[in-house]
Amino acid sequence: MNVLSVASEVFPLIKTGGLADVAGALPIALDGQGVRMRTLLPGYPAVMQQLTRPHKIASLTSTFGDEMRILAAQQAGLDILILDAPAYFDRSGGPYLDVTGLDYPDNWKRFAALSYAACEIARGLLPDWRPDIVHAHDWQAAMTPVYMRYTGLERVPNIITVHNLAFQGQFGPEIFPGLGLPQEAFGVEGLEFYGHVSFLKGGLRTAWEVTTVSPTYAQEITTPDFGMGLDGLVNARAHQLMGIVNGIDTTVWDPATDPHIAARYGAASLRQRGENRKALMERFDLDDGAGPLFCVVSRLTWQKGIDLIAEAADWIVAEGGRLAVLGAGDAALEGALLSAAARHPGRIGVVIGYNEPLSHLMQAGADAILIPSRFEPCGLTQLYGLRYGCVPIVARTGGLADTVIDANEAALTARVATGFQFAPVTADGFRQALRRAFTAFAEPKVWARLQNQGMKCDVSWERSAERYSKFYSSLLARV
Ligand SMILES: Nc1ncnc2c1ncn2[C@@H]1O[C@H](COP(=O)(O)OP(=O)(O)O[C@H]2O[C@H](CO)[C@@H](O)[C@H](O)[C@H]2O)[C@@H](O)[C@H]1O
Repeated sequence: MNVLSVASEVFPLIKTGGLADVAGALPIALDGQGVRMRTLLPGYPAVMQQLTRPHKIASLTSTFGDEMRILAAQQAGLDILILDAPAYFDRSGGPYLDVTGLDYPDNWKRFAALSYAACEIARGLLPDWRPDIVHAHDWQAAMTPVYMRYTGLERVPNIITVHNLAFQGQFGPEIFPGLGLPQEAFGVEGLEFYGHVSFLKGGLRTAWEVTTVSPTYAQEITTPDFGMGLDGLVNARAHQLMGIVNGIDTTVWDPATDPHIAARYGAASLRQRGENRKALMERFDLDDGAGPLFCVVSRLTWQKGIDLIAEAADWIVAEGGRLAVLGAGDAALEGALLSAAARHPGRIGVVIGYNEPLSHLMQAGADAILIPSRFEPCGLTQLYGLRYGCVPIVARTGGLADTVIDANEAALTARVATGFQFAPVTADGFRQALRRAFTAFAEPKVWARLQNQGMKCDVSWERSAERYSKFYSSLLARV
């Protein structure tokens, strides 16, 4: 079965967040399931520079009249299709933001062009390959099913996966004529959303099926609290909405072979973590001490509950804990964390920025990872934590609720606990979970059991890839 995956970022070529991890790992996991997945992504300069022997296999003109080429390459085990369109992607900033951190004003054009190219590939643009199914990810690829619906390709099965309903790709109605779609596409059955053009809404409305990245988030987004204004539409499609929890690439994230950490280890050699802990403390200028070392690896945003971490910082230090934070994002949250570090030299360290190798050392060296997200479609850092013996302390929401087993009395007795959950997501709730973690940490046997139990969890893609594969087959059976 041939599947075209369409994504705006794919690890290891380009990554700003969890979407890249998923788009990079799923094709490899599906390979053993009889699915040949090719991945279409934009030719950003960072991507173009990494390509070895790309070759042009097709060309097309965007709906805005710009020339584009499709290049093919084999990269990091992935079968990559690049949309080489310098007018949209050859720029010096990131995938979505310019060098000053602002959205590119023509993001709508850039990602409409990506989706349009995907649709044309589904129509047969490539000389010797045509997908049986098209799988689009997030708002940046969400126009793919819209183009397919309104250009006569509605019989080709397509899926949209929502990795985060908060990012919707909304633009003013004035952009509509440039999209090259019939007027009817700007209606309630298509892109129109409160008078604006919403790429994600269009995708949710027109895709054959909608999936998201955990069963709990699939249920949550049917409610106004989590639906981000789209809960009505999500509800209308609830019978077609499925939550499949993400896995992780267990070869990239393997403490036994990880090249980015100071000492490699496994469940039977947890003591080796000490070396990583030491290296991490040095990296963050922290003094050694008996209490737990907590870490945070995250976009620094309201979604991730980073304000709760800043609020808990003084208390964590007072209780004898340490905190190492790696992240970038909201300037006010960065400032709050930096001032907590300034108040507590040697106890709190903050690195502002994006650093993939350091994120591995944090999972390998910290005792616990803090993830107090207000909503979390799946979350990957708790899965890395489980695999690395870095105990996750998480809000009970979305995929966090689905993947961490809370260390309540019953779960501890049954020896199934893997971390700490809390709800509601408030400063008090968070502090109670931290308090329980401090207590457990003070009993090395209890803590080691939590680590071991976490390391035993199957966080690989295997089961979920099988679910996607079966899901694809069920779509083909309907053609
Ligand atoms: N400063 C930094 N330096 C290095 N690495 C950093 C970093 N900040 C973050 N990362 C890495 O980026 C990834 C973030 O993963 P998350 O699951 O938190 O996804 P995110 O919220 O971006 O995406 C959305 O999509 C994913 C995928 O479906 C969902 O899991 C998630 O819930 C949803 O919000 C992880 O690999 C993490 O290690």
